[in-house]
Amino acid sequence: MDRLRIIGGRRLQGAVAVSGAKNAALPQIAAALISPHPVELTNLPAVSDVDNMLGVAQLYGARIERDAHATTIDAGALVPREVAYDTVRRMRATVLFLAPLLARFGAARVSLPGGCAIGARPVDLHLKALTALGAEVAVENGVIVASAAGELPGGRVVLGSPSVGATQTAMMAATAAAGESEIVNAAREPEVADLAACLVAMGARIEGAGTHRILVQGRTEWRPAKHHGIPDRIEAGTYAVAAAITGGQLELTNARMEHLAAVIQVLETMGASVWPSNRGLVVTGDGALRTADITTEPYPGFPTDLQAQFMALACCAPGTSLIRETIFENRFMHVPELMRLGADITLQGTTAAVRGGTPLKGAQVMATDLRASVSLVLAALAAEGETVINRVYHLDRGYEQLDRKLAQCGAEIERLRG
Ligand SMILES: CC(=O)N[C@H]1[C@@H](OP(=O)(O)OP(=O)(O)OC[C@H]2O[C@@H](n3ccc(=O)[nH]c3=O)[C@H](O)[C@@H]2O)O[C@H](CO)[C@@H](O)[C@@H]1O
Ligand SMILES: C=C(OP(=O)(O)O)C(=O)O
Repeated sequence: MDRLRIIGGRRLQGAVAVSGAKNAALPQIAAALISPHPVELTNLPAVSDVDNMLGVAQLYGARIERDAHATTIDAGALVPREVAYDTVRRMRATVLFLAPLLARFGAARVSLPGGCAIGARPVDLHLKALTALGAEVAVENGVIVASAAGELPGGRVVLGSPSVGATQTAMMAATAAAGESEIVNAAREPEVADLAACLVAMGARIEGAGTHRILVQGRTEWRPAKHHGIPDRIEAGTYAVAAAITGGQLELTNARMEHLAAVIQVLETMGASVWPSNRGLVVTGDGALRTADITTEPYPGFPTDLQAQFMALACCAPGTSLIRETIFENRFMHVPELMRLGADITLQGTTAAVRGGTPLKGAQVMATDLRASVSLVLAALAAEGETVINRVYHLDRGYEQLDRKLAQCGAEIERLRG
């Protein structure tokens, strides 16, 4: 298993190219299976989650062609099979194949995705959404079984909470329904709007994606499509913390300010400066960090996927920062590992009190999930001496060439193979 060795204390300086968003790419790969025509996706990040999602699409019979620039998914000859649990359990996003398969075949069987380190992550809202659109849904021996007698009629989906994945499931299923559908209390994340843009390019009629209320006209006439995915706002936010925590300056090319408003507000509260550039945005840290109180919320609030990274930053800000996690019940796996580096953190329920300002010191630490792992990388960049991070495969799920991008800006970082 690969490890990362980091010598902390280097000021980062330079430009980082932000890759395409993993969380936009995964639903779009699933969505390509709705249509019998080819879908060309560009700006897919080169990360293992994307490889695995494409692998599952292939198991369903999709033909995939990839070059350095584009990935074309041709689901013309899709087969209605069930993919083995062992293949789908590792990735939560595989549940997003359910709606496209149901739309395509009128029936689908998809294994429940596994729980993971950050919480139980049930899929009840996905199933309720499909039921509201007229599907019969049951869970049998760990497999979701969905079917429709003929066409799905469509209908009104009222989400109890604005789940990103359930909004995407509802939107995809509704494109193939007979009538008009409405999704109320929809998630407003940019990745939902980007999935809608991809589906619209494929022929769908969707209005309101990115707002609380989405309208979808059914009976889509699918056509060949091309779609360029949005940049990864979580990767951008991660490198913004890298600049702030090392007192450096990074230009984040491709990053979009409008996707990062809540994040930029916290960065500025903590003492970093952020301004737009021709190619994206620039983040500068002057070394004098301040505390912040952060609460994770659905978009446009502060994203849970940046909570761990900002906790690393708070460890370096003298005083007490309070960090409250409201999206996932168990997303504090990074806390004990940050404490190995000398961080002073107390956890009480869903709130972490971080008393920052005592210099961090390098140590051996363990990556536990994607964002927890990257928070350790950020803390290691600021720590005195050497940190070795074990189980780096978690990072490879969602960060394209993290070690190379950081090294190019002056980080002393090395991947130890094996
Ligand atoms: C591939 C992808 O895009 N992943 C992102 C997506 O995950 P994902 O789409 O899984 O996240 P959701 O928005 O669905 O989950 C939010 C909350 O709702 C709960 N829930 C969700 C569905 C459901 O049927 N029942 C239920 O109770 C979850 O357990 C969680 O507590 O949005 C999350 C919240 O921004 C991000 O952290 C993930 O990185
Ligand atoms: C939790 C994440 O991803 P997933 O939903 O794919 O597990 C993430 O990207 O931080």
